[in-house]
Amino acid sequence: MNSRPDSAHITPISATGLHLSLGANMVLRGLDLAVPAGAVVALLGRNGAGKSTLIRCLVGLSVPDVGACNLAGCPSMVLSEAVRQGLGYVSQTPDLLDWLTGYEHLEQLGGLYAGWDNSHALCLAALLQLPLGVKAKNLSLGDQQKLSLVLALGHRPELLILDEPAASLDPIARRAFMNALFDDPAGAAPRTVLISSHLLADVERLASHLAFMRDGRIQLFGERDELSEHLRLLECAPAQVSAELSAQALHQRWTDGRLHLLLDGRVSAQAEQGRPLSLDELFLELNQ
Ligand SMILES: Nc1ncnc2c1ncn2[C@@H]1O[C@H](COP(=O)(O)OP(=O)(O)OP(=O)(O)O)[C@@H](O)[C@H]1O
Repeated sequence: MNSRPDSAHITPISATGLHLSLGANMVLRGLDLAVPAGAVVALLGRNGAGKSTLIRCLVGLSVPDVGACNLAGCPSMVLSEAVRQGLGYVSQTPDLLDWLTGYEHLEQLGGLYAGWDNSHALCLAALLQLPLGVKAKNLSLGDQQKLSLVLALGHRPELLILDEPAASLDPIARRAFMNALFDDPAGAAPRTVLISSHLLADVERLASHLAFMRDGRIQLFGERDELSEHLRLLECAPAQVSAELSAQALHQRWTDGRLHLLLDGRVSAQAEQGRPLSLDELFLELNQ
């Protein structure tokens, strides 16, 4: 059975009705997400919104209390070997073997993938200026993150799930990483990507879709260009706000005696009286 994520009719990444409590925290609260094939989705949200928890559920490292998640149509808790072979995953904290050098990581972990392309991995490492001869425990945090990225990309995965992969990279390494991710000279860049990040400028360059997460749910999901075209911020004095307008808002908040309404021009005619928002402003509006 071909359960690789390139099967055209299968949603590569999906979560339905996910609930998960960790200790006393209800971290996921009925989360739904469907990532279309070929999308590069930026998963955005404040600290503690539940992004890593969602990602851990998607790759099968955490079990939701309720709900289902699938990669390439395969339940995350029992990923088939075919799906594993087509998946690249980088966790928030580099997960390396302290006593092995970079070269030894490529040899031992790369060997787990039938499609491992060692010369591709070496090219990526060179691009990122990663010192492969050094033991993982002696690498800086940024270099550990680079090694994790090389390990996640060396088999040219069709599905890539990255949890804040560039948080510890310097600006030059971040740029190199973005190039490595999307300008594969062999034309085999990953087809579908989910990447959690707080680096909004990077996200603006790379994402085709945005998924805003808050309080354990996806608050807003859509194509980046469409969101930018249709979303408007309308600032009103209290007397100007009707119940109907308020009901049309995707999000609203009071600030300095004025109501900020986030409107979608496809739903609300009054959106045209508002103004477009930058990604930073949209993040701020949705999270305050
Ligand atoms: N093992 C645990 N036990 C109890 N609570 C936990 C546990 N792991 C995570 N949490 C809580 O779950 C919530 C979501 O954490 P998560 O790491 O998923 O958020 P995040 O959106 O990835 O945050 P960040 O942007 O800071 O990485 C937080 O409130 C966190 O304290």
